[in-house]
Amino acid sequence: MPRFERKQNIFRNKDALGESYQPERIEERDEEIEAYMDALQPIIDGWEPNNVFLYGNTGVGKTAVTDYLLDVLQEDVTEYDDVDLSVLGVNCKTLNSSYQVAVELVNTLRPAGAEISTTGYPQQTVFKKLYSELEALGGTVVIVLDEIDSIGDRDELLYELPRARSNGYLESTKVGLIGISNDFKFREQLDPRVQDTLCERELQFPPYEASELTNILESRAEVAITENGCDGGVLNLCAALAARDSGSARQALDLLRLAGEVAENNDDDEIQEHHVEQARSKLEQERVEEGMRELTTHGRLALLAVVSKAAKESTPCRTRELYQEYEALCESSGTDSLAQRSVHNHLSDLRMLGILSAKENRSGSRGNYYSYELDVPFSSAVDAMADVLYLDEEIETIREIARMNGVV
Ligand SMILES: Nc1ncnc2c1ncn2[C@@H]1O[C@H](COP(=O)(O)OP(=O)(O)OP(=O)(O)O)[C@@H](O)[C@H]1O
Repeated sequence: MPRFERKQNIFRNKDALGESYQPERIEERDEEIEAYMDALQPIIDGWEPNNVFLYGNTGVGKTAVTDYLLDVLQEDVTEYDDVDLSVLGVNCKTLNSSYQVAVELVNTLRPAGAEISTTGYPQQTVFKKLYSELEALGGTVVIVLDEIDSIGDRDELLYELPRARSNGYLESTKVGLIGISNDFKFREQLDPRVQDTLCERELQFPPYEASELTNILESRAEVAITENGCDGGVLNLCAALAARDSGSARQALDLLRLAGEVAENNDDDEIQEHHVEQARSKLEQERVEEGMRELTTHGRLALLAVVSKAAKESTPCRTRELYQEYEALCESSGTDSLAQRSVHNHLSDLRMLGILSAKENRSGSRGNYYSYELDVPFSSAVDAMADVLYLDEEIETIREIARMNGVV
Protein backbone atom coordinates (compact mmCIF):
# COMPACT_ATOMS: atom_id res chain seq x y z
CA MET A 1 0.00 0.00 0.00
CA PRO A 2 1.46 3.41 -0.99
CA ARG A 3 2.32 5.73 1.90
CA PHE A 4 2.61 9.49 2.14
CA GLU A 5 6.12 10.79 2.56
CA ARG A 6 7.04 14.36 3.41
CA LYS A 7 8.83 16.29 0.62
CA GLN A 8 10.61 19.44 1.70
CA ASN A 9 13.66 19.64 -0.54
CA ILE A 10 12.37 22.56 -2.54
CA PHE A 11 9.87 24.47 -0.43
CA ARG A 12 10.56 25.89 2.98
CA ASN A 13 7.10 27.51 3.10
CA LYS A 14 5.03 26.91 0.00
CA ASP A 15 2.11 28.93 1.41
CA ALA A 16 4.26 32.04 0.96
CA LEU A 17 3.74 31.68 -2.80
CA GLY A 18 -0.02 31.39 -2.42
CA GLU A 19 -2.80 33.94 -2.71
CA SER A 20 -3.59 34.29 0.98
CA TYR A 21 -0.04 35.14 2.05
CA GLN A 22 0.48 38.72 3.12
CA PRO A 23 4.09 39.75 2.41
CA GLU A 24 6.02 41.48 5.17
CA ARG A 25 7.67 43.77 2.66
CA ILE A 26 6.18 45.44 -0.38
CA GLU A 27 8.75 45.77 -3.15
CA GLU A 28 8.94 48.28 -5.97
CA ARG A 29 5.91 50.36 -5.05
CA ASP A 30 7.56 53.26 -3.18
CA GLU A 31 5.99 56.00 -5.30
CA GLU A 32 2.51 54.47 -5.14
CA ILE A 33 2.84 53.94 -1.40
CA GLU A 34 3.86 57.56 -0.93
CA ALA A 35 0.84 58.83 -2.89
CA TYR A 36 -1.44 56.38 -1.08
CA MET A 37 -0.14 57.47 2.34
CA ASP A 38 -0.69 61.06 1.34
CA ALA A 39 -4.32 60.24 0.52
CA LEU A 40 -4.80 58.52 3.89
CA GLN A 41 -3.04 61.24 5.92
CA PRO A 42 -6.25 63.15 6.92
CA ILE A 43 -7.28 60.09 8.96
CA ILE A 44 -4.28 60.43 11.25
CA ASP A 45 -4.82 64.19 11.39
CA GLY A 46 -8.35 63.61 12.64
CA TRP A 47 -10.12 64.97 9.56
CA GLU A 48 -12.61 63.35 7.21
CA PRO A 49 -10.93 60.69 5.04
CA ASN A 50 -10.42 61.16 1.32
CA ASN A 51 -12.15 58.75 -1.01
CA VAL A 52 -9.60 56.83 -3.02
CA PHE A 53 -9.93 55.04 -6.33
CA LEU A 54 -7.23 52.53 -7.17
CA TYR A 55 -6.91 50.92 -10.55
CA GLY A 56 -4.49 48.77 -12.51
CA ASN A 57 -4.31 45.35 -14.17
CA THR A 58 -4.75 42.17 -12.22
CA GLY A 59 -1.85 41.08 -9.99
CA VAL A 60 -0.07 44.45 -9.77
CA GLY A 61 -0.28 44.76 -5.99
CA LYS A 62 -3.45 46.83 -5.45
CA THR A 63 -4.81 44.55 -2.74
CA ALA A 64 -1.39 43.74 -1.23
CA VAL A 65 -0.47 47.43 -0.89
CA THR A 66 -3.92 48.34 0.46
CA ASP A 67 -3.83 45.57 3.11
CA TYR A 68 -0.29 46.49 4.07
CA LEU A 69 -0.96 50.23 4.40
CA LEU A 70 -4.22 49.82 6.28
CA ASP A 71 -2.43 47.54 8.78
CA VAL A 72 0.26 50.17 9.26
CA LEU A 73 -2.39 52.88 9.58
CA GLN A 74 -4.33 50.92 12.18
CA GLU A 75 -1.15 50.43 14.16
CA ASP A 76 -0.02 54.06 13.91
CA VAL A 77 -3.42 55.47 14.75
CA THR A 78 -3.24 53.90 18.22
CA GLU A 79 -0.79 56.72 19.06
CA TYR A 80 -3.66 59.22 18.88
CA ASP A 81 -6.46 58.97 21.43
CA ASP A 82 -8.79 61.21 19.46
CA VAL A 83 -8.88 58.94 16.37
CA ASP A 84 -10.94 55.79 16.51
CA LEU A 85 -10.44 53.93 13.21
CA SER A 86 -12.35 50.93 11.87
CA VAL A 87 -11.67 49.25 8.54
CA LEU A 88 -14.34 47.30 6.67
CA GLY A 89 -13.52 45.27 3.60
CA VAL A 90 -15.94 43.81 1.09
CA ASN A 91 -15.16 42.03 -2.16
CA CYS A 92 -17.90 43.02 -4.60
CA LYS A 93 -17.23 40.23 -7.11
CA THR A 94 -20.47 38.42 -6.39
CA LEU A 95 -22.39 41.54 -5.38
CA ASN A 96 -23.52 43.28 -8.50
CA SER A 97 -25.54 46.21 -7.25
CA SER A 98 -25.42 48.95 -4.62
CA TYR A 99 -28.24 47.15 -2.85
CA GLN A 100 -26.26 43.93 -2.43
CA VAL A 101 -23.11 45.74 -1.33
CA ALA A 102 -25.09 47.73 1.26
CA VAL A 103 -26.69 44.52 2.62
CA GLU A 104 -23.25 42.91 2.84
CA LEU A 105 -21.88 45.92 4.75
CA VAL A 106 -24.84 45.93 7.17
CA ASN A 107 -24.34 42.22 7.81
CA THR A 108 -20.60 42.65 8.34
CA LEU A 109 -21.38 45.25 10.98
CA ARG A 110 -24.13 43.32 12.75
CA PRO A 111 -23.46 40.55 15.21
CA ALA A 112 -24.07 36.95 14.15
CA GLY A 113 -27.76 36.10 14.23
CA ALA A 114 -28.89 39.72 13.64
CA GLU A 115 -28.15 39.79 9.89
CA ILE A 116 -30.75 41.16 7.48
CA SER A 117 -32.14 39.25 4.53
CA THR A 118 -30.43 39.82 1.18
CA THR A 119 -33.75 40.58 -0.54
CA GLY A 120 -37.07 42.21 0.07
CA TYR A 121 -36.28 45.73 1.32
CA PRO A 122 -36.53 48.99 -0.62
CA GLN A 123 -32.99 50.19 -1.37
CA GLN A 124 -33.29 53.32 0.79
CA THR A 125 -34.28 51.17 3.77
CA VAL A 126 -31.07 49.17 3.45
CA PHE A 127 -29.05 52.39 3.12
CA LYS A 128 -30.69 53.71 6.31
CA LYS A 129 -29.83 50.50 8.15
CA LEU A 130 -26.26 50.94 6.97
CA TYR A 131 -26.13 54.54 8.20
CA SER A 132 -27.45 53.53 11.59
CA GLU A 133 -24.82 50.73 11.91
CA LEU A 134 -22.08 53.17 10.89
CA GLU A 135 -23.36 55.77 13.31
CA ALA A 136 -23.37 53.19 16.11
CA LEU A 137 -19.76 52.29 15.27
CA GLY A 138 -18.65 55.93 15.42
CA GLY A 139 -15.18 57.35 14.78
CA THR A 140 -13.59 57.07 11.33
CA VAL A 141 -14.62 54.18 9.12
CA VAL A 142 -12.68 53.23 5.99
CA ILE A 143 -14.66 50.99 3.66
CA VAL A 144 -12.63 49.06 1.09
CA LEU A 145 -14.64 47.88 -1.91
CA ASP A 146 -12.46 45.48 -3.89
CA GLU A 147 -13.52 44.63 -7.48
CA ILE A 148 -15.86 47.62 -7.25
CA ASP A 149 -16.62 47.44 -10.99
CA SER A 150 -18.95 44.48 -10.32
CA ILE A 151 -21.44 47.05 -9.05
CA GLY A 152 -21.89 48.15 -12.71
CA ASP A 153 -24.15 51.13 -13.28
CA ARG A 154 -26.18 50.42 -10.15
CA ASP A 155 -23.81 52.74 -8.31
CA GLU A 156 -26.18 54.80 -6.08
CA LEU A 157 -24.30 53.77 -2.94
CA LEU A 158 -21.10 55.28 -4.32
CA TYR A 159 -22.97 58.54 -4.74
CA GLU A 160 -24.78 58.52 -1.42
CA LEU A 161 -22.26 57.15 1.06
CA PRO A 162 -19.64 59.89 0.62
CA ARG A 163 -22.43 62.47 0.98
CA ALA A 164 -24.07 60.87 4.01
CA ARG A 165 -22.59 63.40 6.43
CA SER A 166 -23.49 66.47 4.41
CA ASN A 167 -26.99 65.08 3.86
CA GLY A 168 -27.47 64.60 7.60
CA TYR A 169 -27.60 60.80 7.61
CA LEU A 170 -24.41 60.56 9.65
CA GLU A 171 -23.48 62.86 12.48
CA SER A 172 -20.53 61.54 14.41
CA THR A 173 -19.08 58.96 12.00
CA LYS A 174 -16.66 59.95 9.24
CA VAL A 175 -16.62 57.57 6.28
CA GLY A 176 -14.00 57.14 3.55
CA LEU A 177 -14.32 54.81 0.57
CA ILE A 178 -11.47 52.99 -1.12
CA GLY A 179 -12.57 51.51 -4.45
CA ILE A 180 -10.30 49.00 -6.21
CA SER A 181 -10.74 47.94 -9.82
CA ASN A 182 -8.92 46.37 -12.72
CA ASP A 183 -11.53 47.50 -15.22
CA PHE A 184 -10.25 50.69 -16.81
CA LYS A 185 -13.59 51.44 -18.42
CA PHE A 186 -15.46 51.43 -15.10
CA ARG A 187 -14.25 54.89 -14.09
CA GLU A 188 -15.40 56.41 -17.39
CA GLN A 189 -18.83 54.79 -17.09
CA LEU A 190 -19.52 56.26 -13.67
CA ASP A 191 -22.00 59.06 -13.28
CA PRO A 192 -19.88 62.29 -13.27
CA ARG A 193 -21.08 63.14 -9.76
CA VAL A 194 -19.94 59.72 -8.51
CA GLN A 195 -16.64 60.16 -10.33
CA ASP A 196 -16.08 63.48 -8.57
CA THR A 197 -16.40 62.01 -5.10
CA LEU A 198 -15.15 58.43 -5.44
CA CYS A 199 -12.13 59.45 -7.47
CA GLU A 200 -11.15 62.31 -5.14
CA ARG A 201 -7.72 60.68 -5.05
CA GLU A 202 -6.83 58.41 -7.94
CA LEU A 203 -3.94 56.00 -7.89
CA GLN A 204 -2.86 53.99 -10.88
CA PHE A 205 -0.72 50.88 -10.45
CA PRO A 206 1.20 50.12 -13.65
CA PRO A 207 2.17 46.57 -14.71
CA TYR A 208 5.53 45.39 -13.32
CA GLU A 209 8.63 45.22 -15.46
CA ALA A 210 10.83 42.12 -15.45
CA SER A 211 13.44 43.59 -13.08
CA GLU A 212 10.72 44.58 -10.59
CA LEU A 213 9.20 41.11 -10.74
CA THR A 214 12.64 39.60 -10.12
CA ASN A 215 12.92 41.62 -6.91
CA ILE A 216 9.44 40.59 -5.77
CA LEU A 217 10.27 36.94 -6.50
CA GLU A 218 13.64 37.17 -4.75
CA SER A 219 12.15 38.50 -1.56
CA ARG A 220 9.37 35.87 -1.66
CA ALA A 221 11.77 33.02 -2.52
CA GLU A 222 13.74 33.81 0.65
CA VAL A 223 10.70 32.80 2.68
CA ALA A 224 9.28 30.13 0.41
CA ILE A 225 12.19 28.16 -1.04
CA THR A 226 15.07 26.29 0.59
CA GLU A 227 18.58 27.66 0.34
CA ASN A 228 19.68 25.51 -2.59
CA GLY A 229 16.20 24.86 -3.93
CA CYS A 230 16.38 27.17 -6.93
CA ASP A 231 18.82 27.51 -9.82
CA GLY A 232 20.16 31.03 -10.49
CA GLY A 233 18.29 31.80 -13.73
CA VAL A 234 14.90 30.53 -12.56
CA LEU A 235 13.63 33.70 -10.91
CA ASN A 236 14.75 35.80 -13.89
CA LEU A 237 12.96 33.45 -16.27
CA CYS A 238 9.69 33.49 -14.25
CA ALA A 239 9.91 37.29 -14.07
CA ALA A 240 10.64 37.66 -17.79
CA LEU A 241 7.76 35.38 -18.83
CA ALA A 242 5.27 37.16 -16.57
CA ALA A 243 6.49 40.61 -17.60
CA ARG A 244 6.14 39.75 -21.28
CA ASP A 245 2.61 38.48 -20.80
CA SER A 246 0.83 40.58 -18.16
CA GLY A 247 3.25 42.31 -15.78
CA SER A 248 1.44 40.53 -12.95
CA ALA A 249 3.22 39.50 -9.75
CA ARG A 250 0.54 36.86 -9.24
CA GLN A 251 1.42 35.23 -12.56
CA ALA A 252 5.15 35.27 -11.70
CA LEU A 253 4.51 33.74 -8.26
CA ASP A 254 2.17 31.09 -9.70
CA LEU A 255 4.80 30.16 -12.24
CA LEU A 256 7.47 29.76 -9.56
CA ARG A 257 5.18 27.70 -7.32
CA LEU A 258 4.14 25.39 -10.14
CA ALA A 259 7.75 25.02 -11.35
CA GLY A 260 8.64 23.98 -7.78
CA GLU A 261 5.86 21.41 -7.78
CA VAL A 262 7.03 20.01 -11.12
CA ALA A 263 10.59 19.69 -9.72
CA GLU A 264 9.25 18.10 -6.54
CA ASN A 265 7.16 15.58 -8.46
CA ASN A 266 10.26 14.60 -10.46
CA ASP A 267 12.12 14.13 -7.18
CA ASP A 268 14.62 16.80 -8.25
CA ASP A 269 16.41 18.79 -5.55
CA GLU A 270 16.42 22.09 -7.37
CA ILE A 271 14.03 24.10 -9.56
CA GLN A 272 15.59 24.55 -12.99
CA GLU A 273 14.61 26.47 -16.10
CA HIS A 274 13.09 23.43 -17.81
CA HIS A 275 10.71 23.05 -14.86
CA VAL A 276 9.60 26.64 -15.44
CA GLU A 277 8.97 25.88 -19.11
CA GLN A 278 6.82 22.89 -18.16
CA ALA A 279 4.98 24.99 -15.58
CA ARG A 280 4.34 27.68 -18.16
CA SER A 281 2.68 25.32 -20.62
CA LYS A 282 0.64 23.76 -17.82
CA LEU A 283 -0.61 27.20 -16.71
CA GLU A 284 -1.33 28.15 -20.30
CA GLN A 285 -3.39 24.99 -20.72
CA GLU A 286 -5.29 25.66 -17.50
CA ARG A 287 -6.03 29.19 -18.66
CA VAL A 288 -7.41 27.95 -21.96
CA GLU A 289 -9.44 25.21 -20.28
CA GLU A 290 -10.93 27.80 -17.96
CA GLY A 291 -11.78 29.95 -20.98
CA MET A 292 -13.48 26.95 -22.61
CA ARG A 293 -15.58 26.24 -19.54
CA GLU A 294 -16.85 29.82 -19.47
CA LEU A 295 -18.20 29.74 -23.03
CA THR A 296 -21.92 30.03 -23.76
CA THR A 297 -23.75 26.92 -24.99
CA HIS A 298 -23.45 28.01 -28.62
CA GLY A 299 -19.77 28.89 -28.17
CA ARG A 300 -19.24 25.36 -26.84
CA LEU A 301 -21.21 23.77 -29.67
CA ALA A 302 -19.22 25.79 -32.24
CA LEU A 303 -16.01 24.62 -30.58
CA LEU A 304 -17.20 21.02 -30.51
CA ALA A 305 -17.90 21.29 -34.25
CA VAL A 306 -14.22 22.17 -34.77
CA VAL A 307 -13.16 19.35 -32.42
CA SER A 308 -15.28 16.91 -34.42
CA LYS A 309 -13.68 18.05 -37.69
CA ALA A 310 -10.23 17.79 -36.07
CA ALA A 311 -10.96 14.18 -35.08
CA LYS A 312 -11.65 13.47 -38.76
CA GLU A 313 -8.42 15.22 -39.72
CA SER A 314 -10.52 17.72 -41.68
CA THR A 315 -9.14 20.93 -40.19
CA PRO A 316 -8.42 23.73 -41.08
CA CYS A 317 -12.06 23.91 -42.03
CA ARG A 318 -14.17 26.77 -43.34
CA THR A 319 -17.20 28.23 -41.61
CA ARG A 320 -19.72 26.72 -44.02
CA GLU A 321 -18.63 23.14 -43.29
CA LEU A 322 -18.27 23.82 -39.59
CA TYR A 323 -21.78 25.18 -39.63
CA GLN A 324 -23.18 21.86 -40.89
CA GLU A 325 -21.36 20.04 -38.10
CA TYR A 326 -22.64 22.61 -35.59
CA GLU A 327 -26.26 22.19 -36.78
CA ALA A 328 -26.02 18.42 -36.34
CA LEU A 329 -24.69 18.87 -32.79
CA CYS A 330 -27.48 21.34 -31.98
CA GLU A 331 -30.02 18.79 -33.13
CA SER A 332 -28.47 16.04 -30.98
CA SER A 333 -28.49 18.30 -27.93
CA GLY A 334 -32.05 19.57 -28.55
CA THR A 335 -30.83 23.16 -28.94
CA ASP A 336 -32.17 25.56 -31.59
CA SER A 337 -29.31 26.45 -33.92
CA LEU A 338 -28.19 30.01 -34.59
CA ALA A 339 -27.75 31.51 -38.07
CA GLN A 340 -24.42 30.96 -39.81
CA ARG A 341 -23.45 34.60 -39.26
CA SER A 342 -23.75 34.22 -35.46
CA VAL A 343 -21.75 31.01 -35.51
CA HIS A 344 -19.10 32.86 -37.44
CA ASN A 345 -19.00 35.42 -34.57
CA HIS A 346 -18.59 32.61 -32.05
CA LEU A 347 -15.70 31.22 -34.08
CA SER A 348 -14.06 34.67 -34.08
CA ASP A 349 -14.48 34.88 -30.29
CA LEU A 350 -12.87 31.45 -29.90
CA ARG A 351 -10.00 32.73 -31.97
CA MET A 352 -9.64 35.82 -29.76
CA LEU A 353 -9.52 33.54 -26.71
CA GLY A 354 -6.61 31.64 -28.26
CA ILE A 355 -8.64 28.42 -28.51
CA LEU A 356 -8.81 28.42 -32.31
CA SER A 357 -6.50 29.76 -34.94
CA ALA A 358 -7.69 31.00 -38.32
CA LYS A 359 -6.17 31.27 -41.76
CA GLU A 360 -7.45 33.74 -44.27
CA ASN A 361 -7.91 32.25 -47.73
CA ARG A 362 -8.44 34.11 -50.95
CA SER A 363 -11.35 32.97 -53.05
CA GLY A 364 -11.19 35.08 -56.20
CA SER A 365 -14.37 36.96 -56.99
CA ARG A 366 -16.21 35.88 -53.82
CA GLY A 367 -13.77 37.60 -51.48
CA ASN A 368 -11.78 36.06 -48.66
CA TYR A 369 -12.87 33.42 -46.20
CA TYR A 370 -11.45 31.98 -43.01
CA SER A 371 -10.67 28.41 -42.16
CA TYR A 372 -10.33 27.40 -38.54
CA GLU A 373 -8.45 24.80 -36.55
CA LEU A 374 -7.77 24.06 -32.88
CA ASP A 375 -4.98 26.08 -31.31
CA VAL A 376 -5.05 23.96 -28.13
CA PRO A 377 -4.30 20.26 -27.69
CA PHE A 378 -7.14 18.09 -29.02
CA SER A 379 -7.50 16.20 -25.73
CA SER A 380 -7.79 19.41 -23.61
CA ALA A 381 -10.57 20.67 -25.87
CA VAL A 382 -12.51 17.41 -25.93
CA ASP A 383 -12.11 16.90 -22.15
CA ALA A 384 -13.30 20.42 -21.38
CA MET A 385 -16.33 20.01 -23.67
CA ALA A 386 -17.15 16.57 -22.16
CA ASP A 387 -17.32 18.26 -18.73
CA VAL A 388 -19.77 20.96 -19.76
CA LEU A 389 -21.92 19.58 -22.61
CA TYR A 390 -24.44 16.79 -22.16
CA LEU A 391 -23.50 15.02 -25.35
CA ASP A 392 -21.85 11.89 -24.00
CA GLU A 393 -22.60 9.67 -27.00
CA GLU A 394 -21.48 12.20 -29.60
CA ILE A 395 -18.32 13.02 -27.67
CA GLU A 396 -17.48 9.32 -27.30
CA THR A 397 -17.90 8.90 -31.07
CA ILE A 398 -15.59 11.88 -31.65
CA ARG A 399 -12.96 10.32 -29.36
CA GLU A 400 -13.34 6.99 -31.19
CA ILE A 401 -12.83 8.61 -34.60
CA ALA A 402 -9.82 10.54 -33.26
CA ARG A 403 -8.28 7.30 -31.96
CA MET A 404 -8.84 5.61 -35.33
CA ASN A 405 -7.15 8.49 -37.13
CA GLY A 406 -4.28 8.62 -34.64
CA VAL A 407 -5.20 12.19 -33.59
CA VAL A 408 -4.87 11.16 -29.93
N1 LIG B 1 5.02 44.97 -4.74
C1 LIG B 1 4.82 43.75 -4.26
N2 LIG B 1 5.64 43.23 -3.32
C2 LIG B 1 5.42 41.98 -2.84
N3 LIG B 1 4.40 41.19 -3.26
C3 LIG B 1 3.56 41.66 -4.20
C4 LIG B 1 3.73 42.96 -4.75
N4 LIG B 1 2.76 43.17 -5.66
C5 LIG B 1 2.02 42.06 -5.70
N5 LIG B 1 2.48 41.15 -4.82
C6 LIG B 1 1.93 39.80 -4.63
O1 LIG B 1 1.34 39.37 -5.85
C7 LIG B 1 0.08 38.75 -5.67
C8 LIG B 1 -1.00 39.52 -6.39
O2 LIG B 1 -1.09 40.84 -5.86
P1 LIG B 1 -2.48 41.57 -5.51
O3 LIG B 1 -3.50 40.56 -5.08
O4 LIG B 1 -2.20 42.68 -4.60
O5 LIG B 1 -2.86 42.10 -6.96
P2 LIG B 1 -4.13 43.00 -7.37
O6 LIG B 1 -3.57 44.12 -8.16
O7 LIG B 1 -4.96 43.31 -6.18
O8 LIG B 1 -4.85 41.99 -8.34
P3 LIG B 1 -6.45 41.78 -8.60
O9 LIG B 1 -6.91 42.99 -9.33
O10 LIG B 1 -6.48 40.56 -9.47
O11 LIG B 1 -7.09 41.58 -7.26
C9 LIG B 1 -0.13 38.68 -4.16
O12 LIG B 1 0.34 37.43 -3.72
C10 LIG B 1 0.76 39.80 -3.62
O13 LIG B 1 1.20 39.49 -2.33
